Amino acid sequence: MIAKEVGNHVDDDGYVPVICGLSRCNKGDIDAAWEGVRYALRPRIHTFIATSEIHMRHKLRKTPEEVIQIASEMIAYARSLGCEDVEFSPEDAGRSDTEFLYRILIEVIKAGATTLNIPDTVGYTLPSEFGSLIAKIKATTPGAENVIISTHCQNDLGLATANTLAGAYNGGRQLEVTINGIGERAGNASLQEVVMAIRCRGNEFFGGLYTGINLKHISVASRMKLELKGSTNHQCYTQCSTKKHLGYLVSQ
Ligand SMILES: CC(=O)SCCNC(=O)CCNC(=O)[C@H](O)C(C)(C)COP(=O)(O)OP(=O)(O)OC[C@H]1O[C@@H](n2cnc3c(N)ncnc32)[C@H](O)[C@@H]1OP(=O)(O)O
Repeated sequence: MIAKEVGNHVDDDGYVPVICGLSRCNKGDIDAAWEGVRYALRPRIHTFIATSEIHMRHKLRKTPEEVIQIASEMIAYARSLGCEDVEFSPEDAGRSDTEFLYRILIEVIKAGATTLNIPDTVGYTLPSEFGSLIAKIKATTPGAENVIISTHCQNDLGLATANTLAGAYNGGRQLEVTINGIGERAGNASLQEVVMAIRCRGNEFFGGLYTGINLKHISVASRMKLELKGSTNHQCYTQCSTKKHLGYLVSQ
């Protein structure tokens, strides 16, 4: 319904929203995601698999070579369904070995990925570190000049907005954020903080970067989210609910 209704809406200025389905790197998830988004004018499949040593060993129980193979094959599979817009996330990139990260990113670009999303899945990196990672991926990954580099930052250390802005400063051109910073554990980067930082300092520090977000809608969206979901507790280490803590363990 979202794909058919929202995904077929053309704004007065011609803008059409991308409708995206998230899936693990397996055929069943990708098929389900495609079925969900295929009726949109601009459908996208976003597929992810973990690349940090701790996740590959203990969660996936797969070798790095197997992970590269699975990611490449599943991106090619998503493209083979007719989806021309495929996003790939190396989950837990913030704690991944950078040489391995570059290798898998090269392979997924070859397989047909069009957006490379770099998640700091457990909110571990510092802004200088995350910014430098984005800059290096952009500068040294063959094929990166033809794809969009994206950021996805969690707020466990209270740095999600700072890391997202560091990513934008270093060439990230898709910034994954959430209204009011809602998200697992301490949340994700906050849409309003990131949008306003770019709005206020974009000319000085981001080479004229802008977002295209209509600022009038931010308060309405924020209030709507509060009404539907209630307030969000962003104090990860001191006030996590059991559910959030469980989520933290799953991600770890
Ligand atoms: C931007 C981002 O980073 S978004 C990503 C956020 N991360 C998530 O949402 C993680 C979601 N995934 C999970 O939590 C777990 O995989 C679950 C809960 C869905 C499934 O857990 P379980 O049922 O315990 O399955 P388990 O973890 O044992 O994995 C089952 C199989 O799927 C594989 N698998 C797990 N994750 C992935 C993945 N992302 N891609 C491909 N295969 C995967 C495992 O390696 C395992 O393979 P095997 O059958 O060959 O051994």
